[in-house]
Amino acid sequence: MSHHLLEVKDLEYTYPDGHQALHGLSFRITHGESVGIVGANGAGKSTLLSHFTGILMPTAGTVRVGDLPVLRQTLKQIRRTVGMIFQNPDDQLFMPTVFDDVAFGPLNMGLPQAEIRERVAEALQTVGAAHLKDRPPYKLSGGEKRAVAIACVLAMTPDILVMDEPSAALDPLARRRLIRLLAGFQHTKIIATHDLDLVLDLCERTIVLGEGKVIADGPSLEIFQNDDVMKKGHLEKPLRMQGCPVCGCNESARSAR
Ligand SMILES: Nc1ncnc2c1ncn2[C@@H]1O[C@H](COP(=O)(O)OP(=O)(O)OP(=O)(O)O)[C@@H](O)[C@H]1O
Repeated sequence: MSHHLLEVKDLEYTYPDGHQALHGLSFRITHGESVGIVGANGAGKSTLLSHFTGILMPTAGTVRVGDLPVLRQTLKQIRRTVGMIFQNPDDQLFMPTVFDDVAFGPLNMGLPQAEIRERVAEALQTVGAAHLKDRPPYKLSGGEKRAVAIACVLAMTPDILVMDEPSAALDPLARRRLIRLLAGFQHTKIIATHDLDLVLDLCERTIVLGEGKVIADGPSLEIFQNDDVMKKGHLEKPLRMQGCPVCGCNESARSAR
């Protein structure tokens, strides 16, 4: 299962305008782990995630997926293993119909037509979007677009699922549905988000970023209970760990455990 491993070593990244966004990050995510990447605006979450599929290449340090370093020469293999769901679904949807968008990846993998149709149907079914298959993606609602963007990645059957702000712009019901869907994905999940309640639901481990560095890395509940780390990361506890505004009791925090 080595292809499910992701290792980041001394990673530094400086944007072309000279802004250094990542300052020597190191961690290792192993098979089947579910990891939340959290931190204030500008902490470096999206920059970090962009290195997992080689959208950005390190200025220094390395990123490895299993036995493969992320390099231009290995991108094809890396992108079969790591599926990335972008912050904005519009970055992922560009074909005339939902079917074509979800079929795009499997088609590029050179799969036979029958298998492509099967994968598309299954992925759309999984995200509850089978009824959208003939619709043009640009006419869908934000939540529908997000579901289709997830289906595009699932159709590639990745071993590692990487998501940037998956719950942004979702109504409460769609957010709940997304959490249920992601909970059912058995492989490795890496989720960058400001939604710490979602992290509590899905991720046993959390990495806190601050100014392009790892501030903390450990069990999610321990991190969220650590006032020093939360303050340093400019974070607020998940809603259900905050005391009741009426009587101050912390019943929901206990049920989070
Ligand atoms: N294209 C770019 N050129 C120069 N600097 C950039 C670029 N994109 C991001 N940055 C800077 O890099 C730093 C990290 O940005 P990044 O988008 O990774 O943060 P983030 O944690 O994902 O933030 P958010 O929570 O707001 O999405 C920020 O200081 C940001 O201003």
